Amino acid sequence: MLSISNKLKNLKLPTITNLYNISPPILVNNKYNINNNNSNNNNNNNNKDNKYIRLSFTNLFSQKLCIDYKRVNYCKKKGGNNNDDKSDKIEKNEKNEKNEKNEKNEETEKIEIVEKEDLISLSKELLKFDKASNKRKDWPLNSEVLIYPSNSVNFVGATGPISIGSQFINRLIPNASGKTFIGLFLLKDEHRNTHPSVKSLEAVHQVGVLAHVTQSQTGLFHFESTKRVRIKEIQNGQFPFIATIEPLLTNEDESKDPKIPALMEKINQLSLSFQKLYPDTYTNLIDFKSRIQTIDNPELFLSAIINFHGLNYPSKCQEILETTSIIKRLEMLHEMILNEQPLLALQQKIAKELDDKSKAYKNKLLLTEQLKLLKEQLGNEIDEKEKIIEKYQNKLATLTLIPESSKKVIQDEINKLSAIESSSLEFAALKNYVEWLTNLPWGIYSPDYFDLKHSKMVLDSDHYGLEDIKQRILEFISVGHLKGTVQGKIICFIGPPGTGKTSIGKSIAKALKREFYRFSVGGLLDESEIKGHRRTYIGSMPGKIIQALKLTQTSNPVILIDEIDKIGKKNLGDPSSALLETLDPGQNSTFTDHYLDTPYDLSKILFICTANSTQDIPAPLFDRMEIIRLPGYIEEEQIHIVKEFLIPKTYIECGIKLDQLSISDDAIKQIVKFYSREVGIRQLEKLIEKIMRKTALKLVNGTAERVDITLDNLEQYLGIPPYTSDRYYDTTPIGVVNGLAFNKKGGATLYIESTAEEIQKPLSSLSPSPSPSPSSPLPLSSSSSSSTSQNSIEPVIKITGNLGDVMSESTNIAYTFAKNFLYELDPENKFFSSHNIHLHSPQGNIPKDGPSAGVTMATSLLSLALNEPVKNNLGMTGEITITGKVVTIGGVKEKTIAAKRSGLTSLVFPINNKINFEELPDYVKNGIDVQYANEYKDVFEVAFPSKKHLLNNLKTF
Ligand SMILES: Nc1ncnc2c1ncn2[C@@H]1O[C@H](COP(=O)(O)OP(=O)(O)OP(=O)(O)O)[C@@H](O)[C@H]1O
Repeated sequence: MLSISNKLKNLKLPTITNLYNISPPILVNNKYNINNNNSNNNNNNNNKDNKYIRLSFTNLFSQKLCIDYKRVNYCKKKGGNNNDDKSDKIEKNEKNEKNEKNEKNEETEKIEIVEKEDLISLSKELLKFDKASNKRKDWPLNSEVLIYPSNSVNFVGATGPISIGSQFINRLIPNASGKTFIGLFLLKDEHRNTHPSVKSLEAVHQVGVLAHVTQSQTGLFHFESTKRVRIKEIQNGQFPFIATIEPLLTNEDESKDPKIPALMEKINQLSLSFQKLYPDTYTNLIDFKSRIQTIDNPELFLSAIINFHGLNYPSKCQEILETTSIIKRLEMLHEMILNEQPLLALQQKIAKELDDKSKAYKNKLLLTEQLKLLKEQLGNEIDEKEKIIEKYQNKLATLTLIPESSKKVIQDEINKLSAIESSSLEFAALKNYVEWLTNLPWGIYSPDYFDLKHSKMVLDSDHYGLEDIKQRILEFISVGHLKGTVQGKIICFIGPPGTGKTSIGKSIAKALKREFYRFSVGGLLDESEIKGHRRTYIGSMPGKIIQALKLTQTSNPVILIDEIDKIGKKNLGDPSSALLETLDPGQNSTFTDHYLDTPYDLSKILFICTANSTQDIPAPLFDRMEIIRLPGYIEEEQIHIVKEFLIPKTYIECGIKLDQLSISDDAIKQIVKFYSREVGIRQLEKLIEKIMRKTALKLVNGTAERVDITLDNLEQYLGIPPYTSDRYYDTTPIGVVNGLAFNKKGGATLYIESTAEEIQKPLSSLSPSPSPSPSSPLPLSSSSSSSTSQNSIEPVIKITGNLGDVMSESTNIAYTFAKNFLYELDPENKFFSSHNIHLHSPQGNIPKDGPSAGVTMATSLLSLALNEPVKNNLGMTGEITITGKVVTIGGVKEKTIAAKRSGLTSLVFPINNKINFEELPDYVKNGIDVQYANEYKDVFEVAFPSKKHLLNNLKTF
């Protein structure tokens, strides 16, 4: 920035008018002094010679400037001196200045002496100070002011800060009393709020206010509007404009008009009422009662009211400013205030709404803060909740193979978690639900593995025998290999308990290298066990299938469902149809567990079911299954299994070393033969475990270092054998025949025993002819009905042994058939007419039923009638019709195994069961002499070889 001295060096002062436009400027303000060296010759224009006119100014920055007429010296004096009008003082100052310059050459600097002809004209201009207006303290020098374009209207009395740029400051001239003025004029609409420098005075309204400008100690400028003025004439051609102004006339006649105070009062009341009505708007600032109500000058009042209401309508305010009549102006103001009301109301409404919103926002902030505090105090609890949510979010992010719909379900549930109080029951339930959802193996599958060698090795190492079963399984795996999937198949193993159904299922999973899960549906009454409980129930959880998936962490495990034949019938929902829905390949790709409530694809699961018999498997399920039967084991097989599988397995399970225990072959045989009568292995397993436990005790308590189990000491470990033999008789007596039965526990031999009691008074009526015929029905007696007395005319048959309805009917049929058959075989034989008969099947505690004992019962009765025992070691099975036809039966394999176990060597099967027998593995068939019967006479021929010749007497049979 140029120093003052440098500025002054460049100074050109052609006229005082131009003085204002010179740049860089001389700052002139505050005080001026006209000094004439000759005090008697004041301001004489013509006196050019020795007359000095010295102007001395202190500008707004308190810098003192001196201008000497004719010889002009520009001086800068630091610390600015307040000059007064007295010339001697000025001279003194001048002297001081000179002295100081001479002495210090610094403090008072007489910068330069400029002599210019033009400066004469300056003195001329200065003479204009004599003008009347220039003598007015409240009026600018020569009525010239800088025009300050303003964006708002200022009224008389308005005060406030004003921003004055350097281009204005440079041109501000103080008047005779040292006051500096500026003219505030409203910019016309099109120029408002544009750049402050305007190109012509046309940009502003012609009426404005004269404002007195002062500078505060802090350097800020303030204005105070003093008069309404009108622009008269422009004095320069560029911004900032200087113009001469004239005061705006007021209507002097009005000054005493009572309307003025009345109007003022009216406006006061209105303002007060507004202040009350809209307290939010008039929060202010201005103390109305003491500051405004007391103003009696209407001009000042007008300005104060406008300020009070904050009325900022430039055009309307300009109109008021330009209006001559004060009454009119007050009226216009009143109207303007009235027009404010709707606006204020709206404003108030908006303010209230904003306030409400801000309150709500503040409340939210407050609550958030409170929550933060709570979090700090409760610490763990809330952190825990966030941790839980984060855990589930992370878990969900890892489920990349989950279907989108399920993912959305989980995401929604996680979102819900954050909105629920963590201590609530609802939170716990929802958390449990999300836990389930996020812990399922969505889209995770064990890779398919269909290696036949591996499968065979697994099956062989886990199971003895069962060759046909293993073969079926290998075929099944081969199909999987070709198809690439075992999807859509449900295997069902049917067989007596302990025959290895479950363990074969496990081996299949091992062979396919898949996870394995087993559960039983025996006695299951509630479908929710399979399909899950609905989430509305407390403690609800998914069904077994979903539990299996969570546990195995794959979506294609092998799931073994045990005892499907024992599944409960319709109770709570229908468990069997829920099972069907689960297993059915046509439906299970969109299986929806009640608890999960979102579909899960079960189609890749390999389901294996087990049952003891096909009889009770729900038909729709049965239709969809591939049935594989495990009939049970013969003694030899059981011995092998005990030796090669059970003993080594239980050694390990009980922690006994091989050299600490031995079980002799004879002992094993004894165990199989006389300690268990099952066709499975379970009972044998328990017996072996019992031996191991006892051995372990001996080894641990030190009573033995090694145990050898032989026939001699077996009883010490297992007690007395519960069964001596399956057979009650080494040689079957008369009336006793070995039948073959088949139930859920497998096959069994079943004795049919008959005894006779002669009737004391034989009835002649029983003779074959002429009356009655042997086919006439005879009274039948069961154990429950009282037996007919010995004196009864008609013979009776009594049956015992817990026989069911079908078997009782069979007895009746067999009895009728036997009488008729005997009548043709040996008409002389009156046995049936002279004897009451008792037919019994031992093991009365076991209920027995079915038609397949028909031939056995008939044979038993005929043995009695012929007084001939049946062939030794003979067993038979077959339903008999009343005319002697032998009808197909079931369970050939089981019956054969049971027969072998009982040491039977000759068997009779219905002819139609020939194929079943022939299909049996050789180790089962070996040692069995089988005969097939189409009619009863075929059975008779085998059972009574010594009576074979009687068959020639038959006419109808
Ligand atoms: N052929 C076999 N070879 C070796 N061990 C066998 C054989 N068959 C069965 N077992 C064994 O017999 C025991 C009982 O078998 P498992 O539990 O599989 O019978 P199950 O038919 O499923 O019986 P349930 O009908 O009562 O469920 C198991 O320890 C099993 O390993």
